Amino acid sequence: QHYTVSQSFWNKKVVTYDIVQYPTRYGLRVSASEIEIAIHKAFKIWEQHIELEFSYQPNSIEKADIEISFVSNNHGDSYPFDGPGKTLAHAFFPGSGLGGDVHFEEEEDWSLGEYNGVDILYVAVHELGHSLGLGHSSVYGAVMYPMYRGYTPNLQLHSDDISGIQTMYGRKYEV
Ligand SMILES: CC(C)C[C@H](CS(C)(=N)=N)C(=O)N[C@H]1Cc2cn(c3ccccc23)CCCCCCNC1=O
Ligand SMILES: [Zn+2]
Ligand SMILES: [Zn+2]
Repeated sequence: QHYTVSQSFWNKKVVTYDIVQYPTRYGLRVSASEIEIAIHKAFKIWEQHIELEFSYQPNSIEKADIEISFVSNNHGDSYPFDGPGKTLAHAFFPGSGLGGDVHFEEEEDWSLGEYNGVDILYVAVHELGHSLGLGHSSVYGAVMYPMYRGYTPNLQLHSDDISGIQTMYGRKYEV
């Protein structure tokens, strides 16, 4: 076992999410709909292993549990971004307010399903691991490994990621 688990996790059956700020940077290689596809897929990749449900609540009146935004530099939390490369995104462990939220650095060369650029699906799956309460894993093949490993065709969770998430949310039993 090489995964790490934070003290907090979602203590509810359904966790809501919304994309509250899309990138506005000029020359982006991914469209808003590709970003949505990647985000929905990232939730599905985690959802299939646990008894926790995710519900997409676009533009809902009340704040979603997990609010996803593309931001740059100083953006209102104590973790300003560092420009292209280096840190690609960050996310907050489960909780109210900022808890669970995911911030992607707008300045990255976001791509989807390509070897060049930064694959948004890979990064989204890693960040959602944090939003669900997982820390980093020392297993190189794990999604929760601290380094971005590049676009991975047919991206799947490593057994270490699955063990970690199931200690918090229980295993999903297909009927
Ligand atoms: C796992 C990610 C999806 C999310 C994590 C951030 S987090 C908070 N969510 N764990 C991340 O961005 N890790 C850096 C770590 C990192 C690698 N280097 C760095 C150089 C400077 C600063 C950071 C890094 C070496 C150069 C490569 C830089 C590009 C890739 N960056 C990374 O892999
Ligand atoms: Zn932030
Ligand atoms: Zn991380």
